[in-house]
Amino acid sequence: MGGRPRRAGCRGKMAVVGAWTTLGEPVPAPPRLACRALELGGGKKKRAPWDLKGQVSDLQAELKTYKEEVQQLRKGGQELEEQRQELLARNGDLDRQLQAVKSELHVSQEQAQQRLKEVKELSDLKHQLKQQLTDTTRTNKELEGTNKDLEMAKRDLSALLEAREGDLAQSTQENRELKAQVTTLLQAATQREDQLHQLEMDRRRLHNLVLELKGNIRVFCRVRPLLPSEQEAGKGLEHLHFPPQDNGALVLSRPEESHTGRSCKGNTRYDFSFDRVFPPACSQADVFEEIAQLVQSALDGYHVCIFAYGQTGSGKTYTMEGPDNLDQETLGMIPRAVRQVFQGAQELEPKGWEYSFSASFLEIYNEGLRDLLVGRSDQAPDLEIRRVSQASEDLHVPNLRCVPVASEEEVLKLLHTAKANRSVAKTIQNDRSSRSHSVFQLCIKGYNTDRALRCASVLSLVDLAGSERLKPQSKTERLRETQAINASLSTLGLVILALSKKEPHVPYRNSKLTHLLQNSLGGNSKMLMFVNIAPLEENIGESLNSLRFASTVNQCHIGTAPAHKKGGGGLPRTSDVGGGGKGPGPS
Ligand SMILES: Nc1ncnc2c1ncn2[C@@H]1O[C@H](COP(=O)(O)OP(=O)(O)OP(=O)(O)O)[C@@H](O)[C@H]1O
Repeated sequence: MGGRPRRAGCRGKMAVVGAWTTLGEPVPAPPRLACRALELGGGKKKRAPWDLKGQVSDLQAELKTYKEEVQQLRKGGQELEEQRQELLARNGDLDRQLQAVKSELHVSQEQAQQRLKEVKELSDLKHQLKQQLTDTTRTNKELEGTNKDLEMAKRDLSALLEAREGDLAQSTQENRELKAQVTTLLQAATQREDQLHQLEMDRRRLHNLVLELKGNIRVFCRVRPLLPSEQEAGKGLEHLHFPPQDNGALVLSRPEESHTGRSCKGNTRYDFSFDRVFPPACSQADVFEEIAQLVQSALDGYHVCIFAYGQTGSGKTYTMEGPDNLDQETLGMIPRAVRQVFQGAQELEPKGWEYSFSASFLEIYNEGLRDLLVGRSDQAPDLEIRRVSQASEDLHVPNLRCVPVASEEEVLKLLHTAKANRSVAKTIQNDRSSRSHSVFQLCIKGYNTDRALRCASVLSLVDLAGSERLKPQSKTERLRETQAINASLSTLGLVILALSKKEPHVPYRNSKLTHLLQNSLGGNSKMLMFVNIAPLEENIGESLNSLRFASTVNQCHIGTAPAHKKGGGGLPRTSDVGGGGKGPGPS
């Protein structure tokens, strides 16, 4: 009863015990006794039902076997427990090992991560370096190319340098030769300059000599043409004759009436001779041609005075300034002279001369001086003529506007201003301009610093007041004006006469005009008088009057007078040339 299932259970347990652990280690073998007991029980003969004693003895034997078996099993269980404990301990070890391995693995993983990161970085770096290497290689290649080019260029340059060095050596040699030539040329140039300077000084001297031979005072007669209005009125020029063979002769013929005035006794002939006579057809250019030499003298350092003398309406202003509607053809003597002065100064520049100029323009009316370069002011006091200093004979007009000028245009502007100021006066005071002298003065200063020379002169261009005689019916104001004009004109004549006779006393101070021009008259100064003649027969009386005055002047000969000393001022270490100082030529 119940024996078989127990055996089966024993076999089942043994099967379990005989299995391998998960770790693969062998499990100890189960106890063998129990199985033997079973075999015994199975091998015995079945007892008769009555053999109770035998049956009990079998059962006891079987129990004993079972007990032994249990004993054995217990022992085996213990061993198994021990094994289990052992295995658990081993398992713990293994767990720990596993943990350790795991943590090692984790560390390794982290390290691996780190390594991977580093590998990545290194890979990037490698990539960059590779790129750099590529770039560098490319640059290198380029540089190599450039290097080759440079090498070639260097070779070329070396060749060029060699060639240049050769050239340089040759140039240096040539340079030395050229330097020697330059030195020779410079010496020659200096000699030439000296010669040129000498020639210039000779030219000045000879020019002056020529003018002196012509006479330091000369008279030109100019007869103006008939004005359109006069032509319309049928006026003629029959009483005027210009002998073709003599360009300095003028003949006037006047019908002489009998003392009763009823019959004509015939023509009276008046012969005049001047340095030049300009018939009506002569142009401004023709006239200027004759005075150009005088203007050159002014640049050479000689005072030059050019006067226009004649009755009102005879063409004085036209001759000196030109008509109101001025053009290149009709430019008068003043603008032409100014142009020549500036051109002449420029031409003298290469010869070492530098010039400076200043201009003034005044009018003398009723023996009073008025500046034509400033607007009219009735309150303005008349200008006075004064000595520059006690020690000097030189005169000047304090407060007179003396404008530094550097070009022809600047002077023309001044002439324009003067003209405008004169016309204002003309309107305020009926035709005052005809009854006043206008004096344009250009002060010329020349310096030749290389040769320590200087020259200074004044070019005076004077439009004199109308020279007509006093009419018996003249009113007080006109009477005063005419007296003042006549007095100054006759003083001019007397001064010229006194100078020609070399009289010790020259009455400069008898009129404002001669007083003002004192420095520019006499000595080496050059004087030219235009006697302007109106062509009408009705003017013959005034014309004769003017021509006689001019003839007297023309007969005067003013030679080289002892030079009047120039006053102080100027350049201290320079010498004067020209008429303002010790005569022509360098001192
Ligand atoms: N050579 C000439 N050719 C053409 N016209 C002339 C000439 N000379 C003078 N005239 C003219 O004659 C007129 C009078 O001349 P201008 O005014 O020059 O005389 P003036 O002697 O200066 O007179 P005033 O004493 O009144 O100033 C003007 O109309 C002028 O243009």
